[in-house]
Amino acid sequence: MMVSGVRQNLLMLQPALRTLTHDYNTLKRQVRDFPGLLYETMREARDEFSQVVKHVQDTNAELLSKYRRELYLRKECHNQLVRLRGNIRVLARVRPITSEDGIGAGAQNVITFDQDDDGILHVTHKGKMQTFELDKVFPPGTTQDEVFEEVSPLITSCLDGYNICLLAYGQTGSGKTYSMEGTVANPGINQRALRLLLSEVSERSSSWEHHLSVSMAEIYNETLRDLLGSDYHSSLDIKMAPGGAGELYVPGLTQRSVRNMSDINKVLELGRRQRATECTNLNAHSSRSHALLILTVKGRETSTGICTTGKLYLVDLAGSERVSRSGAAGERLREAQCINRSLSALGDVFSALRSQQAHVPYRNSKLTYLLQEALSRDGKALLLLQVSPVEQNVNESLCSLRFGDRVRSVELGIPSRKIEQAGATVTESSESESPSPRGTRTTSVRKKLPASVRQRIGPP
Ligand SMILES: Nc1ncnc2c1ncn2[C@@H]1O[C@H](COP(=O)(O)OP(=O)(O)OP(=O)(O)O)[C@@H](O)[C@H]1O
Repeated sequence: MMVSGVRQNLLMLQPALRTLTHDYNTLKRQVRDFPGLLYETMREARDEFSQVVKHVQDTNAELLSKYRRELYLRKECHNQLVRLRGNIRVLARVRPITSEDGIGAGAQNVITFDQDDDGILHVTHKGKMQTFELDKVFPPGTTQDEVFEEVSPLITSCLDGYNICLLAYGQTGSGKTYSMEGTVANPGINQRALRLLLSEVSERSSSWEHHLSVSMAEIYNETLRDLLGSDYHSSLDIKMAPGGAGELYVPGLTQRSVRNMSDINKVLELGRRQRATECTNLNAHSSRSHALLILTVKGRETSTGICTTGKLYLVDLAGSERVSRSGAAGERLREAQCINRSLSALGDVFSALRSQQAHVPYRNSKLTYLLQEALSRDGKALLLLQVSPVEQNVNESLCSLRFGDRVRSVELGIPSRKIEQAGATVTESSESESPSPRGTRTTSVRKKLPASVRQRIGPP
């Protein structure tokens, strides 16, 4: 009885055992096949993922290229607008950190740039980032060559009879003199401009005769002095030229003809030496005075007899730091006040032009009075903001950039050049200028009137 019970149980357990064995074998197979399956699934997932990433990358690249194209078009449109407005451009050059900035926290960099837009500059101050938009920004690694390339079209336009000024603006030590004068091994805008003009003059010599002359002057404590003459100490005046054409001139300011590089180097060296001999501390003196290199280009087209006169003012301005920061007193305070006066007069001229006021206060300082022709409707101006990259100068850098922002919104109007035709002086608007500087133009002539009158009657 007992044995038959056990047999019965065994018979009942057999199917369960078979099921278990079958399950075990299935699991064993699955375990064996699992790595392969896992590998296959992972490969498929990876392929799918790669496809998605590639798709995103392609879309990104397309968007980036569209974005760059738009950026380029926007810049082109802006340049077009600037040309139509009458050409006032604001560039910024950020100098590298130097040993004079100190080490450690003192030399902390606060300026960053936009990889895709060379007109954007960011300043980080007290944890906040401020963005400025300019016509062009030169980061610290920019060479003298690259800076000059950007400004050279403006410089050559004085051969066509335009009055132009290029002003280097910024606090003491921000690199104004480096950009304008440069070093012997690596000259700045001044020497390069003269060299370029000479080579352009020689290129155009088959149809034009040009005469290039150079003056060097400085404005110190509202006194204008000649740097190339024999009497540095006499103060020069700015006067209206006889003839009622509204032109300004400086009686007694030496003009030296230059025909080649040797002449240029001699003149620049003479001006530098004159300045150095007349002051005990050239660096301190140069920070507090405006240095001007003035080029006058007279041209005559041999076939038509048309004459042009263009003037180029290259100005290394005095340091723009505020009086409060300089901690000045006595003579230093007077100097600082004079600098502030002329720089704020410059700001006032730009704001009067911006708000299209009938009266532009050119006469409030020697500097603005002298630059009147280049800063008026007939002229072209370029402001080169020099910016220090370090935290300790951030307030001055912000002031300079805000000044540049205000200047950038100025509309000078459409520039015109002065030409003489059949004995009469006329102005020719660049509205009708062909893209090539040497191309033929349709002349829209109007009688030469004093700048103030032309301003009131509006653009030609
Ligand atoms: N782009 C640059 N690359 C290398 N060094 C530079 C650059 N810009 C300025 N420096 C250096 O920084 C220092 C100050 O420059 P710089 O004398 O030109 O300033 P500044 O604005 O003319 O000052 P100041 O108003 O006192 O005349 C100099 O030693 C100069 O060589």
